[in-house]
Amino acid sequence: MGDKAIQADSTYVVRGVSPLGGESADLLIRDGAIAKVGKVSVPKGATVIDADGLVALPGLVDLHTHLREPGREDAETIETGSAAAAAGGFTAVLAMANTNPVTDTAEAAERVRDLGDKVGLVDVQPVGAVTKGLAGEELAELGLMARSRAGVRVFSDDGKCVHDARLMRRALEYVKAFGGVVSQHAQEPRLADGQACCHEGELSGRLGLPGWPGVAEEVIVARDVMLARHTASRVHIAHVSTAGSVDMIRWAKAQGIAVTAEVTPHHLLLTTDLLTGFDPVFKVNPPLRPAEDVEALRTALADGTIDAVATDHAPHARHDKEHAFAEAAFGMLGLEQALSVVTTVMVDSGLMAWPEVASAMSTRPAEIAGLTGQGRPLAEGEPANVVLLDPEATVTVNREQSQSLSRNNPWHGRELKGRIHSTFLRGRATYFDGEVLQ
Ligand SMILES: NC(=O)N[C@@H](CC(=O)O)C(=O)O
Ligand SMILES: [Zn+2]
Ligand SMILES: [Zn+2]
Repeated sequence: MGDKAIQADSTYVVRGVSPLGGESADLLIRDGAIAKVGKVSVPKGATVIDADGLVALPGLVDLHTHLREPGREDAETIETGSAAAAAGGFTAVLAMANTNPVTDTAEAAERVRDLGDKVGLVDVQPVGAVTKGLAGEELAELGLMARSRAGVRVFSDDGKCVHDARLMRRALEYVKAFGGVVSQHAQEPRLADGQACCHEGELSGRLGLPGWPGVAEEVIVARDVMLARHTASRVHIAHVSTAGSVDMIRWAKAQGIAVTAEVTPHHLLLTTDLLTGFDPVFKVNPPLRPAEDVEALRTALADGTIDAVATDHAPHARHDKEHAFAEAAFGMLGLEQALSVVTTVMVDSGLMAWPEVASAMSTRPAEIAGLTGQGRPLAEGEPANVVLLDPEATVTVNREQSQSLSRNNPWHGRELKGRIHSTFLRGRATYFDGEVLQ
């Protein structure tokens, strides 16, 4: 690296990097593709990146991002959310449908996708709503969204549970026709209503906060894996938070049921006792759980029962988040620290090796979402979607140093292992050494 700022568009020689944590090699990135892996002689005009000690992973794919545009551009926009994603090592994000208006038509989905393309920092793939307006009453235009230019494959009412079993069944039957998947926010509203905001237990009683029991998630997971079996269709469980859900998913997979699941970085590390300070930054749906659940989630991610890490990046403006705990909005930021949290919790602890991280944060999410150009191996001829990470560097998270428009960062002040060095989207540097390259 020279003192000169890096060019976004160049031919790159990534010198002495460790692909998936393996033996060091050079990567030649040219014309959007990985042109060579091995010993590379520097072509004329190429930019050389000294990557000694860095790990290369395929660009990360987030199955669960809230970008807030359209409707809440005071909290995040497609542009700022894309920048946060690039800074976090992502090359694709699935943009959740709970915007205003809701992404429940082909036109709305195409608009999100087009705005993402215009920004060009990550592939922004819209998630389509399962029901019109997320109202849980009538199926949205699933087929039209699937056949549109946006090519929607993932459908979710996230933020809300598709709690009507008959609608869920219909949705599963419908998406099967085009290889789609329904991503379920598992929350039985009769067991955990909109006020429920703290894991139900001794602590919720002591703090006087409405309880959100694990069983409210587990009954929906149990129901939906049976519906997936009955319809022979695919269900995906968003933000799994309990050991009981893990047991159900493990059982369902053993039966050959087409269920996949994701866990968030925060559910892998943070526990419910953080709520004793009543800091609304820790208010999230589903809520933070006790250590036993966290332990079960780590084990399930390591053994593949949980397929993917997904951020559930949920930016909120100050005036929605900075309230008394019970009134504050649900959700926390996730894109910029996800890989560092996984490095800290899963890799440094010896629970996972880099190839498994590549699977959980890139390959599997790309497969689940049907994104064919993402989550590819770091091999010759593949699109150059790459993240370089310094696994030994320690970062102290500062919420003010964020690409996001919002500041509800639960990692603020924490030391995490693993620093993103750079991100490449089809050969173009989107993030390099602390800078997003627009
Ligand atoms: N996770 C959250 O607490 N909030 C999400 C909605 C959701 O993921 O359920 C949001 O949109 O803010
Ligand atoms: Zn949700
Ligand atoms: Zn969400």
